[in-house]
Amino acid sequence: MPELVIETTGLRKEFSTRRGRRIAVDQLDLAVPAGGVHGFLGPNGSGKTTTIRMLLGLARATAGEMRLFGEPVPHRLPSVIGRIGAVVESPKFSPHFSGRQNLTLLARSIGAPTTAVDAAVDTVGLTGRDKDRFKSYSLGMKQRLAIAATLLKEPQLLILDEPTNGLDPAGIREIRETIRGLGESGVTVLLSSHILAEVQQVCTSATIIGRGRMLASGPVDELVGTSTAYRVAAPDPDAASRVLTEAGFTVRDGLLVETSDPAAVTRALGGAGIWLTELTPVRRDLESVFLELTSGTEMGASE
Ligand SMILES: Nc1ncnc2c1ncn2[C@@H]1O[C@H](COP(=O)(O)OP(=O)(O)OP(=O)(O)O)[C@@H](O)[C@H]1O
Repeated sequence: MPELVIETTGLRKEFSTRRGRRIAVDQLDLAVPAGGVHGFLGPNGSGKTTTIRMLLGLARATAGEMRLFGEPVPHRLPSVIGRIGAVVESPKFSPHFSGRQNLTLLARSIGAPTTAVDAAVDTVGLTGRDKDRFKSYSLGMKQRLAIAATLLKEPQLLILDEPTNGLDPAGIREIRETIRGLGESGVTVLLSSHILAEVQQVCTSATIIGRGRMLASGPVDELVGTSTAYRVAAPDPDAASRVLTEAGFTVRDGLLVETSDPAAVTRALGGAGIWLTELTPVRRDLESVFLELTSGTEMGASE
């Protein structure tokens, strides 16, 4: 398998609207490595769905190149589509049939063995509820059934567009566990979401976009970087804050000290006879990385 499962170069999509031209995707270079969960992150309207639709041949690119498993798409899409599962819109299931019956019908229609149904039900954690009617399912269970449906053909790449949309915290956690398990089993998952902090918990690598453009990409650990701030506790916080400020540190509210050198904090406080009771590294999350990258500008599509 090529190193990159998804690759786009200079990808662009313009829509003609009554108000003129809308650029939904702008010079996007996306590189998704094989294996693990890759977050495709950006606020509402930043171009995630449009990009996914172009990759899957559901929308035509205005310019740029796309490759899936090294094959140029849409030209060679038929040769790779069998290796791809995608949940882009809510699939249609029969409400009166059970989840299992729905999956069995689907399996038959694509020539997958019934053992694939057992495996898919198990992977998404629907065992025990698979014989209940679809209409009795919670939104989270319906979403997991949608993922199970894509697993029937044992895809090597799974594309999930905002799979936790509209779910409650318990539903979000269940989907997250399902996705994590899939990533660990060797499937490459492209997970689009606008909830950055939530996605951070499950992704190994990520691409952050805004206004259809790539803002940052790479392993999540590298994106969030090492700790650049430490939370300090001391018996007299005001005195500690004064000493640290005088020593040249930037001190934010709640005794949050911006530094990558915790020993220097200890030295400065100890030198002034202040003995700290806590020194905790504060890791940035993807959300703060995103806010830094965009400085709060509107990141929907540009017109
Ligand atoms: N068919 C269309 N015609 C005109 N504009 C469109 C069309 N589809 C999408 N857009 C616009 O393109 C931009 C990107 O939309 P897209 O749905 O790709 O963003 P997104 O990042 O997936 O957002 P969300 O998280 O809300 O789904 C938006 O401004 C949207 O209004």
